[in-house]
Amino acid sequence: MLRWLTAGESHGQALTAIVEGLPAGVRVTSADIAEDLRRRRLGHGRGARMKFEQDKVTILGGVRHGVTLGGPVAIEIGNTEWPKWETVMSADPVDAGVLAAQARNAPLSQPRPGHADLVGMQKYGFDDARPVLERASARETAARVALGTVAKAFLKQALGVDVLSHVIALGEVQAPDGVLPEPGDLARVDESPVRCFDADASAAMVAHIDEMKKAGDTLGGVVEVLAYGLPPGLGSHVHWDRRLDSRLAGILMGIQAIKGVELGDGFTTARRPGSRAHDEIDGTPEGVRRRTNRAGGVEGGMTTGEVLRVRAAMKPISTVPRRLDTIDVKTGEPAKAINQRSDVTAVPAAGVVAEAMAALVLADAAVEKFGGDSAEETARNLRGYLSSLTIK
Ligand SMILES: Cc1cc2nc3c(=O)[nH]c(=O)nc-3n(C[C@H](O)[C@H](O)[C@H](O)COP(=O)(O)O)c2cc1C
Ligand SMILES: C=C(O[C@@H]1CC(C(=O)O)=C[C@@H](OP(=O)(O)O)[C@H]1O)C(=O)O
Repeated sequence: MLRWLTAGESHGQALTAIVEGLPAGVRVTSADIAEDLRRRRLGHGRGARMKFEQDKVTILGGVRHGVTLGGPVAIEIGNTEWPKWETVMSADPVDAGVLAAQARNAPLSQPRPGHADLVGMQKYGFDDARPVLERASARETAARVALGTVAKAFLKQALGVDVLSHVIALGEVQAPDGVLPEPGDLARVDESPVRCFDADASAAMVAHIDEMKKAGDTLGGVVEVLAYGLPPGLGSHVHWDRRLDSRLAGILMGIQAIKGVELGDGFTTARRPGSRAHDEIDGTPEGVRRRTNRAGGVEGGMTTGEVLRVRAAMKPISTVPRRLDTIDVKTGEPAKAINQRSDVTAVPAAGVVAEAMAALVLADAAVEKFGGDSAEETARNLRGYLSSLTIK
């Protein structure tokens, strides 16, 4: 079983991430993690902070000379903006006079619609949104992406599995359906300013973002995660919480601003008759094959061996420059939500986060099915399983 945790605040000293349960022998370096973090920072429509916030990666434990040791892997991502926030976000008590002199520390009493601010203040008993928003912020996804790098390295090395993502809708611009990037296409996806594989759709998405930026508005969209090379049988039909689809949906919904998840053709399948909804089966000289992959590579909560396709829908960025209506909780009077800076959209970054989250679930399911204290042992167990399949 894999376990993972993150800690840290958006403007705190650092984010910390730990993953426990991965085998020894997985090759991963801080440069690999830094590269995925770089991918997460990019994307047309990202705000000012992504231009100056660098992610300072340190692997604190679990890896020696670029290889995992089998114990918990601990990763720190330093916030380079920390010096400006050292007083406001200090873990230790700060003199009230010193705090009062900090403009950044002024209580945020006007909760921003679409954020955790209002309900978080109610639930935790704060009259300031700062203690809520610092942890609710998607800055935390940097820590998740770092964990995903380790999971992806394990999946690639032990199972030959590639996990990637791309943007299929940004606001009202939709990429053409059906053309899927393959592992070799990832560099091309990443080259698109919106991580969209289709060049025309990519250009239209960029224009749409520019238009919304001018209008002082924000956008959401849809990302798709693909995993190539999965064996049949990860996950299980026997209990709801062992189903791979349930685990994928849960982890993707756990990303800030994700409001919908679908496996394969998902919601479209619901509108089709059964004769056009499922994947018919053929016997071929190479073995059993499904004619289509409408299910997105999961049937009965288990991987089928087809390409895994899972989509996540992101709501538009909540901090809308046009400033949405709210109230001041101190006075109860109407107010406008603050907007100092914000992303116009972060859908391309959300794809990188979704890829990392899906990789953690797949790595967990792989460890559960194949075990192994070393990546080599996992690979050997996979080979034994594949060669012993009675239906190939
Ligand atoms: C990668 C990423 C970047 C984000 N950047 C911003 C941002 O700059 N401004 C903003 O208001 N929301 C941003 N969000 C979304 C908020 O974090 C999210 O709307 C908020 O936490 C509430 O969403 P929830 O209701 O799903 O928790 C971002 C989300 C992600 C995944
Ligand atoms: C810092 C990141 O994203 C942040 C996520 C975020 C939010 O509300 O979720 C709001 C913005 O932060 P700030 O309010 O400080 O400008 C984004 O920049 C990041 O992704 O690394």
